Amino acid sequence: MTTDQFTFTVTKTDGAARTGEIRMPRGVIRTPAFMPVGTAATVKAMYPDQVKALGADVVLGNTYHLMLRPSAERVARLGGLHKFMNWPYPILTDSGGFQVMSLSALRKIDESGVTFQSHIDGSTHVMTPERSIEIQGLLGSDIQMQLDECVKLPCTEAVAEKAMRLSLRWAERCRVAFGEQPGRAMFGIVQGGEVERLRIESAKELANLDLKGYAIGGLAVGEPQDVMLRMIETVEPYMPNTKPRYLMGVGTPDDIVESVRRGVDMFDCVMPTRAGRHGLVFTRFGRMNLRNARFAEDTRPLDAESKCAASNTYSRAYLHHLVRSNEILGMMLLTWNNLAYYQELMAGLRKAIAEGRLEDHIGEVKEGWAKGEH
Ligand SMILES: N#Cc1ccc(CCNc2nc3cc4nc(N)[nH]c(=O)c4cc3[nH]2)cc1
Repeated sequence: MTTDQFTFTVTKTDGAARTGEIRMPRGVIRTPAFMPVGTAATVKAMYPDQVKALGADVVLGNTYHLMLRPSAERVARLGGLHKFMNWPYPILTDSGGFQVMSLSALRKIDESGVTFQSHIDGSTHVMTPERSIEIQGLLGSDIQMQLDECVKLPCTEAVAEKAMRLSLRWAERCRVAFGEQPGRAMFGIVQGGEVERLRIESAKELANLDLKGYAIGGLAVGEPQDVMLRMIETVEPYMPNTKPRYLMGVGTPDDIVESVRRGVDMFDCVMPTRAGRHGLVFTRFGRMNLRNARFAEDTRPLDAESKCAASNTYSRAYLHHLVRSNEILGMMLLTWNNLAYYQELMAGLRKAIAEGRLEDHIGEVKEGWAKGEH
């Protein structure tokens, strides 16, 4: 009897929130987990061992970017994505559909897949569910996302229904194409726009496919936070509670806290890394824009009590100078601070759930943000 090499165990619950562990050959993912985004085989401005040292157990890669450059076949010839980027731990890859719709020019979507032009050189590419899974397999991805259609919000019910049903048919095609890859998983993606009955049908149909995990897609596409949270509340009861739930593209610290509260286990977002490169920092005291002149002679570090050197060593005045001067070190230090804060946030949430005090902890975290400048 082969032991399953990809398992998820819920270790503690506190209301709808849970702690858990996803175990696979390349390592363990402690949930709730935040996945730093490593789109083009790098978490921008970070060394891989720095990302690991911050507590990240898994990073996200993008099929869309890597298929265009350097190509999945080249990454495979070079030993796979883990070896290529020197990240031997778990990697989750998005399937490419969302990136096509948000990045590429001329594109056409039909039953067979998505045809699009590369945003890099204008070359034409066809992405079918089968090709997306093939690319993710060539990359050596540990958690492969189905190809799906994510509609822009707001949209009509008819548009949301058409995309949700297409995504369900693509989920089945991805499941067949994925086949048996011991130690790896393929996750389905719940769609349905803002239409509760569509969201529920999508979750139920995907649950019947008995996949290893399920994402909530089609959110963090410009809708207000209350709409996003209502969609999570709508689908959560229909998502198998023994499988990981992954909310794609989310989000701010507040989005993450409110979603963990509602039973989400995994997150990814470019926010901490992209914002860091633009001078925006996340701390226990809320966010600060270090371009602001008020920091020009502020001798305090970002957070003296943080374990992260970027947060506890450099003065805000110096960081302000680096940002204003558009210095590379500024991008490095603020990215480092932000990812450290996001991982500290996740570790705090995991601890609070394990101790059965999530609500109190959330109150303390939000009080810190509200207090702002200390
Ligand atoms: N800074 C910054 C910043 C930039 C963009 C965003 C929104 C990201 N939202 C988002 N990513 C997604 C990826 C997705 N991938 C797939 N395959 N399907 C989705 O429905 C999907 C939905 C998403 N929603 C959030 C923060």
